[in-house]
Amino acid sequence: MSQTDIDHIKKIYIEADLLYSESEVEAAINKMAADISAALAESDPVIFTIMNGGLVIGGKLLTKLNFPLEAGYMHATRYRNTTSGHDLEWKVAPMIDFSGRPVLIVDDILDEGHTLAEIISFCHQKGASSVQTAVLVNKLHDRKASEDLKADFVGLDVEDRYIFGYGMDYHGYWRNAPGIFAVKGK
Ligand SMILES: O=P(O)(O)OC[C@H]1O[C@H](OP(=O)(O)OP(=O)(O)O)[C@H](O)[C@@H]1O
Ligand SMILES: Nc1nc2[nH]cnc2c(=O)[nH]1
Repeated sequence: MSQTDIDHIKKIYIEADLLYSESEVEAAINKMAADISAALAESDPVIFTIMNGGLVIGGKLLTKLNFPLEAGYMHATRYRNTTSGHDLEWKVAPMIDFSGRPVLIVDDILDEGHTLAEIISFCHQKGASSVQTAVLVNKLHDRKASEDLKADFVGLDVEDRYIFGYGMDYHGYWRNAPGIFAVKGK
């Protein structure tokens, strides 16, 4: 990246609005972990993180789930480091056989939900006994892929703006931002 581009990336962070501080996000993750544990501790689930955005929430959740489970990942992308969605592109299919077992999908954000809807349907097709979903943030608007599309476990609701931090990127950057931020003017 050129210096001008890096300067733009730095400016995005400096000018962004902080929606949730690190401590607020961590409290929400603790609550998600408690709810997931109460629901899944006895069911020998397979937990798949959706890369890349799920990287932070997947890792943060896993060590708080103190029961037997297998963990893996799938990589699918719809935004491809841009700020608008396209068709879902599969990059890496899951490597753990989950047929006959409960599956929990973990992702950073439920926006329009095309990504989660496609992954849920893929897991059912491959024989999961049940499919549940956990997202760090749910974006509030009326453009969901279907009216009844909701995640089973949600950390925080966010307004209808372009969000980054805690795994969520702005043009590939700031997945490492320690809080949940909205891009100025977007
Ligand atoms: O609800 P939707 O409108 O389908 O959008 C949500 C998806 O978008 C992001 O992934 P992205 O395609 O940007 O890839 P990434 O995980 O590599 O950032 C995010 O991680 C979700 O998977
Ligand atoms: N980083 C990021 N990824 C998304 N994917 C779908 N919506 C968003 C968003 O608001 N931010």
